[in-house]
Amino acid sequence: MSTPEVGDLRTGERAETTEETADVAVVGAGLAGLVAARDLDRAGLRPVVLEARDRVGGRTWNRPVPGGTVEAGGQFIGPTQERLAALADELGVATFATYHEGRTRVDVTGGGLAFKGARRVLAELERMAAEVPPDAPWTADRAAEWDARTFHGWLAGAGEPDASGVLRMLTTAVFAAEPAELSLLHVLAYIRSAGSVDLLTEVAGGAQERRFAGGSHELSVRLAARLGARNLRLGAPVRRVRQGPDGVEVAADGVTVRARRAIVAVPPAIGDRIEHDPPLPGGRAQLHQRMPPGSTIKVSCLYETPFWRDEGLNGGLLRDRGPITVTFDNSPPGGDRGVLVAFAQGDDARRLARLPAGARRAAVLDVLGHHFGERAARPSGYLETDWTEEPWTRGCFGGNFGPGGWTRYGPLLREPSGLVHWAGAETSAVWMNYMEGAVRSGERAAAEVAAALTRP
Ligand SMILES: Cc1cc2nc3c(=O)[nH]c(=O)nc-3n(C[C@H](O)[C@H](O)[C@H](O)COP(=O)(O)OP(=O)(O)OC[C@H]3O[C@@H](n4cnc5c(N)ncnc54)[C@H](O)[C@@H]3O)c2cc1C
Repeated sequence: MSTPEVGDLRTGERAETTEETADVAVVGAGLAGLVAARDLDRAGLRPVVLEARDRVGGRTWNRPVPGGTVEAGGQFIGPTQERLAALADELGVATFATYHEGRTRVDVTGGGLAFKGARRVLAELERMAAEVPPDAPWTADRAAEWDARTFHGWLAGAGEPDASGVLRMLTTAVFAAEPAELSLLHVLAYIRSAGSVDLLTEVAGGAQERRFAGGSHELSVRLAARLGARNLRLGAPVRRVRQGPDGVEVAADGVTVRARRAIVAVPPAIGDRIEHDPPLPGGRAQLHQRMPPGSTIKVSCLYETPFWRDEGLNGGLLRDRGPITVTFDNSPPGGDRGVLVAFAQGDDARRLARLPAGARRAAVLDVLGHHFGERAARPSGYLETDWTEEPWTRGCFGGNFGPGGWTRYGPLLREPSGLVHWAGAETSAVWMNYMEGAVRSGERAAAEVAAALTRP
């Protein structure tokens, strides 16, 4: 399948601004925006997608390394992620099982007892999460009480002090944020949105179960190829959305699109980099300031072979202190070379980011060498992606609500602002902040717009 060439599509560096008309201007060519565009096209409406970067895919990203690519962003798919699986089927992108045979390295204070304590706390969280309606967490009977507390505060009273290291590790692995940054209601809504704690945290039977052949980025590349160069502009950051009586005017660098509606499919925290005329309602504008993403540095280390497999290890590491707390075997299917992927998350990522590059690399490789042997400390390739440094993302995995966020701003997440509709993984009631959520949000926003524009 041919991919649109960046050179064909870039508009930002052109001296003159071109003008376009479309039925719908879509801002952002991540999975949400591209799926919205696919569905609009199917409904007989012409979309034009405006993307700030020189590439599609947003938080999914194949980065080149000698001899291939590695996945720098979202990559796993798991059970119940049905819309994402359907998209992969439709586009002919196969999946394969994450390598998970053998032992996971575990290094946590308190060992098995700490995990046992954590399991009791997680079971209690699941019981509470069952009371949270996934599409309206703010309507839970105890929403006000749960949204007034940090997850950290609740954990401190959960009666399992020895499990605090394990619980912090799991929290940063799922949210890329510290327990003190999250509202208790946010954690419960997240569990409900995914279905269970196991679905969020496990490899087999959970969100890390499978990977995409060629990387998840391939989904966006194929969606973009189908959409065609005429309907997609790269290097076109949207600066202003103006609403008038007859439609919207969406101004990006190098191109202005006049359309009947707009779908904005960018992470909420960078949503306020787009000027709106007339200004957005106060609540919506404040929502953009109240949904910060967490911090992650994702490191790929390349080896000639996945040598840890010969020692009965599956490449997984769970560790209750930084800089690296979680690793996976991220080798290509067949294992013709070895890749370990290591995550620094939350405050560990923030501390790591402040080190000079050499010290950062040494700190990461020290952990890998300690747990997977000397060879692991000498990779043939090494690639870091710090998502907080990405100007068109500024953190990951997705936006989180701190105390008060869900009850004050949750009802506004999917509410259109005049002719502007909102998509993106953060707006999904199901698998919020995951690729599944992004796909669902694109489908939902396109359906809203198609219903509005095709009404007799
Ligand atoms: C390191 C990492 C690991 C992850 N792991 C997983 C995983 O294993 N499984 C999973 O399901 N999910 C995972 N996720 C989350 C998943 O990648 C995201 O939820 C999903 O890709 C978000 O898609 P989206 O379309 O909503 O947003 P994005 O992908 O962020 O797309 C938004 C797009 O809008 C563009 N944009 C922003 N501002 C503007 C502007 N002003 N004008 C024009 N364009 C603009 C951006 O460049 C971007 O392309 C991970 C994410 C990261 C970063």
